[in-house]
Formats: sequence, structure tokens, C-alpha cells
Amino acid sequence: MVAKVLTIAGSDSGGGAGIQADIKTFQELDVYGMSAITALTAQNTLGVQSVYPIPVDMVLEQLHSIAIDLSPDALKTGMLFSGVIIESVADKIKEYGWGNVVVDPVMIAKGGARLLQKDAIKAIREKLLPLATVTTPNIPEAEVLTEMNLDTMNRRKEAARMLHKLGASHVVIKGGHGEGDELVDLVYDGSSFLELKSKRVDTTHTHGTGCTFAAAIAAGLAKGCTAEDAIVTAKRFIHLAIEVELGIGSGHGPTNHWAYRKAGVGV
Ligand SMILES: Nc1ncnc2c1ncn2[C@@H]1O[C@H](COP(=O)(O)OP(=O)(O)OP(=O)(O)O)[C@@H](O)[C@H]1O
Ligand SMILES: Cc1ncc(CO)c(N)n1
Repeated sequence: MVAKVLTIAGSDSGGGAGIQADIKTFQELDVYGMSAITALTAQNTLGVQSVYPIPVDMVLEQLHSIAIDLSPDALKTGMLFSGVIIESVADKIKEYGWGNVVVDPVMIAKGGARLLQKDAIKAIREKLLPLATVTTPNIPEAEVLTEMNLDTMNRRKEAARMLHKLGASHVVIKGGHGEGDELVDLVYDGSSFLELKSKRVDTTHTHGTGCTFAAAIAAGLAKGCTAEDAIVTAKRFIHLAIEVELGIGSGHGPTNHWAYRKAGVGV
């Protein structure tokens, strides 16, 4: 039986981030992808031109349709846009008893467009993080969630402890927004830290890296991997997707979702 994975996130018309990145990642990692769309974005490699949130009832209808027929083995959340969508989605995840939850607390697109309303931060902290098997904030998102300045590894460790205390079983503070030639994703499981280090690829084509990484973790969890194994595999997946450039669009281009399978590691 193939594992089924659900993404609850926004649509990116440009195909590099959001629902589209998630479904491509699921496909490459041999899991069956499903989606509940929370917002439409008119978006390309140059930026986000507009955002249209889906009415919360329709978000819940999508979850209901999935719940009554296609119960997911894992799910990830991405752009949820508003406090009311976050709270309603969190309630349904609990009601349906869905586990293996990856929470990517998407707030702002790389070009600066707001993908989450300011007053929704509290709902992420209080409603969503307690459900998370893994949460994957980037450094600016972890700063907002913890109200800390995270310019050193020690502070990031303190922030990871705080996010774990808020209820996330595993915390990954991604290092894409850090500095230097080496990039470190910090993983915390409530007892020890793991530093996933890689070379920083010198590229502007990093649109949708966070979505792709979180989707790959969800795929791993759905297939029965431990959280740590799923995170390590996801790191390999996203690194290759960034390294083997597609060169699409004239701005911040998408990553290459084929690269992992083509490199022969994904079979
Ligand atoms: N230039 C790079 N070279 C290698 N790996 C990178 C690079 N940029 C990001 N990554 C990796 O990609 C993953 C996502 O990290 P990042 O911090 O970019 O997420 P993000 O800001 O949430 O992405 P986005 O908002 O564009 O979806 C992490 O595993 C990170 O280490
Ligand atoms: C729909 C959507 N979700 C997430 C991101 C973050 O990369 C984006 N740019 N667009």
C-alpha cells in the first residue's frame, strides 16, 4: 500500500513553492500526494503579485473530504494565512486523530510579501506547535515565534528548546537565512542537538526551499521513517534540488525536484 501524505498550504501559480512544490516532492519520494488549499497566490519568480485567502469553510470541506475517504499517513502545513484558518485546521487535525504532522510556520515569502497575518502568530504557538511531530522554522520565523534574536548558534539552541517546550516533538531551525559558506540546520529532539551541515550553494534560485524540505520530511514520516531519518533524507533532497539548478524564470527561480531521483539516491 502506498503511503498517503496531505499538504495544507497555499497555491503558488509559479509552481516553485506551496502546494505545487509539496506535490512534486511527494511524487519524487514515492508517496501519494493530497492537498487542502488555504489561499491562492498569484506568484512567480519575481515575487507575489496577490493573495486570495480561501473561505475557512471551504478549507474545512477539503479536510472533511479527505478524512472520510483518504486518511493521511502524514501531513504538512505551510501557508495558513490567518488565525482563524490555523485554529480551525488545528481543531480538525485533532478531531480526525491525524499524526505525523510537520508544521512549516510560513510567514513571509523570500521577496518580502506577507503570507501570514500578523495576529496569527499566537495561533501557531498555541494551537499548531503542540500538534507538531516536526516544526521547521527558518531563522526569521524562529525569531518571531520566540521573540529572540537568533544570530548565534547558542541562541538558536535556546530557541529550539523553547519551541520544543511549546509542544513540537522535533524542532529544525533551518540555516538558509544564516551567513557564511557553511550552512547549518539545527535539529533538536528534546534531549540532544544534531547540526546538519552543508556547503551553501551560491545561487539565487531558492524559491520554495522551505516548502520542499518540509514536504520531504512529511513523506519520510508517512513511509514510517523516524523523524531524524526523515529530516536527514529531506536535507539531502533539498540540497540536490538547490545544487542542480533549473534556471527557470528571471527572478528567484524554483528548485529542481527531479535532482534527487536523477542522482540515483531516491530509488
Ligand atoms: N543556498 C543554499 N545552499 C544549500 N542549502 C540551502 C540554501 N538555502 C537554503 N538551503 C536549505 O534549504 C532548506 C530550507 O531553508 P531556508 O532557510 O531557505 O527555508 P525557507 O526560508 O523557509 O524557504 P522558503 O521560504 O523559500 O520556502 C534548509 O535545509 C536549508 O539548509
Ligand atoms: C504559497 C506559498 N507558500 C509558501 C511560500 C514560501 O516559500 C510561498 N512563497 N508561497
